[in-house]
Order: sequence, then structure tokens, then C-alpha cells
Amino acid sequence: MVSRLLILLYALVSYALFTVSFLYALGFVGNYVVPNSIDKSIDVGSTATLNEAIILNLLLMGLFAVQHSVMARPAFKRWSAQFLAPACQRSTYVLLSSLILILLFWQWRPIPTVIWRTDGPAAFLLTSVHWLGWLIAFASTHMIDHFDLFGVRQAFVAWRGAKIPGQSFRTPLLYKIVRHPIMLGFLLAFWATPVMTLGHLLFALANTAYILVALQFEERDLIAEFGATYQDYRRRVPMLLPRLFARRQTKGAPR
Ligand SMILES: C[S@@+](CC[C@H](N)C(=O)[O-])C[C@H]1O[C@@H](n2cnc3c(N)ncnc32)[C@H](O)[C@@H]1O
Repeated sequence: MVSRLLILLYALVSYALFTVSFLYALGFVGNYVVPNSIDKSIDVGSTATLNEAIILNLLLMGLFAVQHSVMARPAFKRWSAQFLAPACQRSTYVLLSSLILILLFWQWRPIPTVIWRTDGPAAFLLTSVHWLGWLIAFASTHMIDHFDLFGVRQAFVAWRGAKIPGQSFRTPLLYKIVRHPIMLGFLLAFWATPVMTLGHLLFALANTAYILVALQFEERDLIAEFGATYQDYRRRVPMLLPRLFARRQTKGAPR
């Protein structure tokens, strides 16, 4: 009973830390109100030489990418099951991801050279798309199962003494338009900015490359888990870019 309560507490603390790091990410990427005492965002903070900034920033993003991808693989989950209860596996993943994000926010070195700067309607449009991206990403977590993604459900189920159910496959709402709306949301939030600096461009480019590679691994696991169901979904629904026009029905094709 005590250990189940501790697991629940651990899951709630991990989720709280994720919430803080996600909220800080909004301020970090968009250069919005980050606390004056911290004064750190993608374009604000202590500077370094160009080479130092590129290397350090790439290392920080690389650390996040490796942790995020390695810990998500079924082989890693099987291995870590030797010393981590299934009920706290996802929370540990969330906790470490959040800690690495906080390290990234803290140690990030801005590169302030401006690549593009807009104002007026163009700036308004880019800012709107930026916020739409965050909204899509956050809403999409609720479409598949927000509390399962962040490890809270598993801890609650274990606390009640029930068996943790396996992963379920869902395709509601935005998942009918693209297979990866959370990642699409992130891409919009990272690229749509009224002022693009070299540091921000490095962040957007590296994360785009990471997302494209990570999705290959994720889909390979989804095919292994859901087989023909996921293969069929892959044929019907595009990966990241919505089809603007439905394909014309071929003449004589069965309806
Ligand atoms: C961070 S989420 C990203 C989901 C998806 N790639 C996206 O961008 O919307 C990763 C987790 O979602 C799961 N997942 C991806 N597509 C799913 C779906 N259609 N239904 C249920 N789980 C899904 C993956 O197995 C993985 O555990």
C-alpha cells in the first residue's frame, strides 16, 4: 500500500515538473515573460562565441533526443522492468525529459543574429500560427490519452490495485487528418516566429531533424504493436502534412 502511494506521489511530482517545464517552454521559444531573475529564453541570456554556442546547444538538444528516443523503445522498457515497476516507468521517462528540458533552458546560449524580422500583419499571422501550434500539440495529447502519455494513469491504476492495461491505438479528431498532430503542433510552434534569429533557427532545424528521425522509430514500434491496423492507417492518413484536397474518387471505383 505504501509503495503504491509512493508511486502515485512520484507520478504526480513528475507530472507537476512536466507542467512547469512545458509552461516554461512556451516562454522560452516565444521569448515571452520568463521571470526577470532567470531572464533566459531562446534569444535572451548569457552569450558565447558562435562555435561554442552551436556546439553547446546541439549537445543539449542531442541529450534530449537520445534520452527521449532510447527510453521510449520497447527493448529499453523490457530491460528497465528489472528495476523499475511498470507503474512508474512512464513517470521516470517524463521526469528525466523534464529535467533535461530545464537543463536546456538554463544552459542554452542565444545566437542573436537576425535571419528574418517581420511586423504588422505578417508578424500577427506568424504569432497566431505559433500559438495554434502549441494548442494543436496540447489538445492532441488529450485526443490519444493525456494522462497515460504522462504516466499519471498508470500510477492511479496501480494504486487501485488493478493491472495496467496495454497501449491502445486511437485515431480521433486530428489523428484522422495527420498521424502525428503533436509533432505537427511542435513544428508550427518552433518555425512560426515573427523574428527568426540564428539561435532559434538552429533550434527549429535540429528539432525538425530529430522529429523526422524519431517518428520513424515510433512508427516501427506502432507497426510491431498494432500490425495491419497501423499499416492501413499509414496508407490512409498522411504523416505530418494534411491533404488539402481529398483525392478525387476514381471513376468506377467501389464506394
Ligand atoms: C509523444 S506521443 C506522440 C504521438 C504522435 N507521434 C503525435 O505526434 O501525435 C508518443 C506516444 O504516442 C503513441 N501513439 C502514437 N500514435 C498513437 C495513436 N494513434 N494512438 C495511440 N497512441 C499513439 C506512441 O506509441 C508513443 O507512445
